[in-house]
Amino acid sequence: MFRKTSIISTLGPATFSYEAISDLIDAGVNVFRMNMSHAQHDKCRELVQWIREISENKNKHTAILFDLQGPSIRTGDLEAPYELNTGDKFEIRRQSADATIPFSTTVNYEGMMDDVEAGATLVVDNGTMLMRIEEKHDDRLICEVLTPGSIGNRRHINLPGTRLNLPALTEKDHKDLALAVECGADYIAGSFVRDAAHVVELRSEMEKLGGSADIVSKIEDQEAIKNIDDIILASDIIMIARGDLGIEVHVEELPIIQRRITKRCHALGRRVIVATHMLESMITNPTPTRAEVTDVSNAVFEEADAIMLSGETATGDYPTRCVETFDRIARRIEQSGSIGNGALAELETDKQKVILAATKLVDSLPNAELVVFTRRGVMAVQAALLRPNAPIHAFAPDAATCRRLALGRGIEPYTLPFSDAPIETINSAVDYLKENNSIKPGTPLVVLSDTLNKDKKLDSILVIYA
Ligand SMILES: Nc1ncnc2c1ncn2[C@@H]1O[C@H](COP(=O)(O)OP(=O)(O)O)[C@@H](O)[C@H]1O
Ligand SMILES: C=C(OP(=O)(O)O)C(=O)O
Repeated sequence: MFRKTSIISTLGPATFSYEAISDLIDAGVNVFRMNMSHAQHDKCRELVQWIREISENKNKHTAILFDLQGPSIRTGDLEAPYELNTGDKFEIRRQSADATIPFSTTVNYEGMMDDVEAGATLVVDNGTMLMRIEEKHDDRLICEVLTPGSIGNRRHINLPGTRLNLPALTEKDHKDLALAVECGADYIAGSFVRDAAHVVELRSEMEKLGGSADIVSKIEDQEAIKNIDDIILASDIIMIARGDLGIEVHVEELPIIQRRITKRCHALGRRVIVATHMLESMITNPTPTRAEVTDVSNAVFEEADAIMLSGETATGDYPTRCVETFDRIARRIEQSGSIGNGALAELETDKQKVILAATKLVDSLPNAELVVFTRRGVMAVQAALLRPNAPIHAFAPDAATCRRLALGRGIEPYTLPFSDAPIETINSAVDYLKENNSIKPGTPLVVLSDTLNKDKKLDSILVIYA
């Protein structure tokens, strides 16, 4: 049986090769993430071409997620990392200003000096360092280092509780969005999404450029949590971006927030990703800590659609082992049962209720599996959101739809041309599954389809035996 939980892997210098990408796909990656805070455009173009080529050769539907930087503050590039000690002075300056002290870096947000006050605490690099602003000038801030650490390129700065006057989509985001559309991104993520309007703007800008990716909203601060239902409804997928979220809220709230958001996603019918620090120690170690294994297990138990690797595969020493570790934990936990959030789904349409009936039927027949025919992917995603125990084999006529199903719990996507005679399509699908050893002969199959009548779509449920 295939793994239900999808695996997302961030690409970075540790995995910028044809072989590394091929190994990651073999180990089980379903979606590759380009973090646009770091990625160069030409590099992205090359990586996308490699991913498409390798996936096609392996007959896999590996998808690509472009993660926009959004309204966040990042330090500039340095020739070499600074090693900072407690009490050192650190300067953060506008691009146009010259350094006035030895430890100095630029910042991507010119308005930062206007938004902050002296005395405020800065959290640098997802919480690895703290600094206090001592002096505020028009073009620079002088900070005192409160906790020692190393600072490299494009480190993230958080100002918990401070609202930045950055737009939802920055100039950089617009350029990166155009690249994402040019590259045929399957998913596009907005960072620091604060309200539904942000999601609507991102989707409409993407559509103006001709894109049709699924929109992922990254939940990273208190304001997003306040507006969570509206954001979920405006999005296709939610990412619980725990790196920033864990700084913007008290860290002990994080597990509660994670559980609440996954439940709301299940209730409102949207997919959900749990991200960041899942196997952080494996950046330098070949095995995970027990706490990390338990954290990954928890996300799988909570029925996340996907779990994500960031630094672990972007800069870590053991990228493939991290994916193998995710794979092993996910498969084991999926066998042992899960939270049962499918029951929370709030269903409104007749179509949703037909899908519910099919998921109940398939789980009531011993060893049965679900086969879904889906043109845009909606039917398969909705079936997955009801979290049946049975695996979902989803057939779609085009590869782009299959890639948008790569991120969905319990879905295995396949391309198949749909014939005018629906029964022929069903027979070809079953033959394909048997030939590929995806199902055993005789397996009961619950077939969910809307292809039964050419002129008029009819939602139907059939039971057949492979
Ligand atoms: N495309 C890239 N080019 C260079 N370095 C990258 C790239 N993507 C990621 N990285 C590196 O991997 C680290 C971890 O990735 P990620 O967690 O996505 O970034 P961050 O925590 O900075 O948002 C980054 O801090 C950066 O140093
Ligand atoms: C996924 C996250 O975003 P980024 O890596 O862009 O900081 C996060 O903050 O958890």
